[in-house]
Amino acid sequence: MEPSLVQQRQSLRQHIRRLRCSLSEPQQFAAGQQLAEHAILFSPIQQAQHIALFMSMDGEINTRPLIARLWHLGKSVYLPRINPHQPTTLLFQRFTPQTTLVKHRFGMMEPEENCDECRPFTDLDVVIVPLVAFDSDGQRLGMGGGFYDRLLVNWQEAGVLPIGVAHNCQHQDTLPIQPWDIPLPAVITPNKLWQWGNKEA
Ligand SMILES: Nc1nc2c(c(=O)[nH]1)N(C=O)[C@@H](CNc1ccc(C(=O)N[C@@H](CCC(=O)O)C(=O)O)cc1)CN2
Ligand SMILES: Nc1ncnc2c1ncn2[C@@H]1O[C@H](COP(=O)(O)OP(=O)(O)OP(=O)(O)O)[C@@H](O)[C@H]1O
Repeated sequence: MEPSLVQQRQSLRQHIRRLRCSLSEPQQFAAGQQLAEHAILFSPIQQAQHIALFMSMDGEINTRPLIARLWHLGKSVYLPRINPHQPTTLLFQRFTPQTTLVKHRFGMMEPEENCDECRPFTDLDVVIVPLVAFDSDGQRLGMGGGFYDRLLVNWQEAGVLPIGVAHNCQHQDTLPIQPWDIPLPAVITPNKLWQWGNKEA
């Protein structure tokens, strides 16, 4: 019998999480640097002031070099926190060199809670989106929490541009998708800028 869609997505997640974790230290380092160099030349990022990123874990492409460049350019950077009062949703909290980070039980580093520093999603300009896999149509598979699919439901109306970031090895020709999956208008990898649909982006 054919594996179900849920099983296919789960085994693909496992496969690609292993692949990205198996990159060597020098490969990871170079990928993070190349990502930062490409990202700061992309005009929606150049024009943005309020940019959400995420702290990499589990072999995700290293976002630290990009964060450092954005700080240097005077941009305001935010990180996601799982909303403790509504744990299916994300909050975005300001991240500066002075921010204390704490480890969430899911493994990622989050800013220590300070709601005065939170910015509503609709007031962000760009959200850099983590992903496990993306395909040639801009479809994305995440860690399985549905956090970004829920967040990005109305990104066009909200005027927030989501941009995926990934290692080259996270690309697949086609992903098994579900009706709630939100495709991305752009993905940046160390050697390519992928763009779909909106020609202004
Ligand atoms: N770096 C980073 N931060 C992020 C995300 C992400 O994908 N990457 N998220 C993107 O949504 C949100 C967190 N979502 C997550 C969803 C699942 C797991 C995870 O590892 N699940 C484990 C089981 C965890 C447990 O229950 O103990 C697993 O699947 O092995 C982690 C984060 C917000 N922050
Ligand atoms: N817009 C939505 N509203 C309500 N539930 C949703 C929505 N989008 C996804 N979900 C739920 O979230 C769960 C996980 O979804 P999915 O497997 O697509 O996550 P993912 O894309 O891998 O994760 P993420 O978006 O956090 O990176 C599913 O059970 C799905 O029903």
